Amino acid sequence: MPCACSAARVAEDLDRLVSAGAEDAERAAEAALRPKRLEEFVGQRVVREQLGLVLEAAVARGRAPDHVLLSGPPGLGKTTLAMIIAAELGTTVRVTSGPAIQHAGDLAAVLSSLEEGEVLFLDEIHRIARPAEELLYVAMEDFRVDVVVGKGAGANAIGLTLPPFTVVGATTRAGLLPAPLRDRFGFTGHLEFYDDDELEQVLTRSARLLGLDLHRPAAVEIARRSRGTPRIANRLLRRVRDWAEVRGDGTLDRAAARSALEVYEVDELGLDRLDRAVLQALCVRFGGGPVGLTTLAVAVGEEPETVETVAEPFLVREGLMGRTPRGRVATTRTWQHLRMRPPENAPTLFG
Ligand SMILES: Nc1ncnc2c1ncn2[C@@H]1O[C@H](COP(=O)(O)OP(=O)(O)OP(=O)(O)O)[C@@H](O)[C@H]1O
Repeated sequence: MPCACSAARVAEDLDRLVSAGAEDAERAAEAALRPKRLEEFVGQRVVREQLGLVLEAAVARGRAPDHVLLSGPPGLGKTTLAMIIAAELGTTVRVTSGPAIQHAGDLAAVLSSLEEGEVLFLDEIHRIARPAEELLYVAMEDFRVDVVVGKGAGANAIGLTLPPFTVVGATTRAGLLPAPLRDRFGFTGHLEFYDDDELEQVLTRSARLLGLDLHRPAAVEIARRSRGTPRIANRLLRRVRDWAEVRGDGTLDRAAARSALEVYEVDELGLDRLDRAVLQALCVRFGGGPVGLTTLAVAVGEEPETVETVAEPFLVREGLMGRTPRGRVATTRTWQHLRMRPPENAPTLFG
């Protein structure tokens, strides 16, 4: 049959395919660098120690541990920890995510196929559809799931007993989880941004795995500009390697790192395009605020959730944005960073 698609549509589809391919490649590169055991996991001392105890106790008892909830901004290691939990328990992991579970039946199918002691990793758990959420409460608490057989008036709910298993939930927005769901996790770990020394360790480890001779000053430079995030550190390492191989002589030194980061528009603080767009909008369009999240997100052409979970946590931590009851505001540091003078009536919040 002839294709009725317009050229623009074909181009759009191609774009999507190409970016999906690029995303797959990034994901594969990421997976190759994941620490496999808790002792290889850099930083997060408190969570590592607490989780280590939970797992060790479960192994000693020969029982599945309590369900684990991991929260924190993207790229800090929630998925990595879920894989590590399964490895430390000597079991396998099933991976799914909130957006993939739109109906209770989707979750029932996953739950009823779990084997004894398995880990069920539920990424973006805050996005599970409501009816599935209730099924999850019961499954987590009583290891039971009701499966509906048949349709309409003849439909029957059959209760299935599940073998013990462990849910590892990950969320960038713990505050959105309803209390009954949150309460069913016996252990909750909040992942914090990494400091520069920890990111340097991540980079040194990644360079070793990739067979790269990363000079220490280059590692320091990349670490400093990685937004406290291992995923970004590893990504920047790959971009610096590209630069060194294509534009340089292959040496991964500080000069190569600085040149590459300039090409990729990563500034001295590690802010990326979205961070800068948010700060620009806050100061230029809204005079330093206060401005509501949704208005700010519309101004930068992003979803409010993206601005709130991806850009804001780091900007707030760096004192580049303040969150007040009346909205987001610029700080003295924001104006300094943008090399702008605040208007007379701008709110005075010190970053
Ligand atoms: N503590 C760590 N030590 C070493 N590498 C780490 C650490 N945490 C994360 N990484 C690296 O960062 C990458 C991203 O981590 P991961 O996918 O676990 O983040 P995430 O929190 O699940 O992100 P998202 O919320 O976007 O799914 C991984 O490939 C891993 O190699």
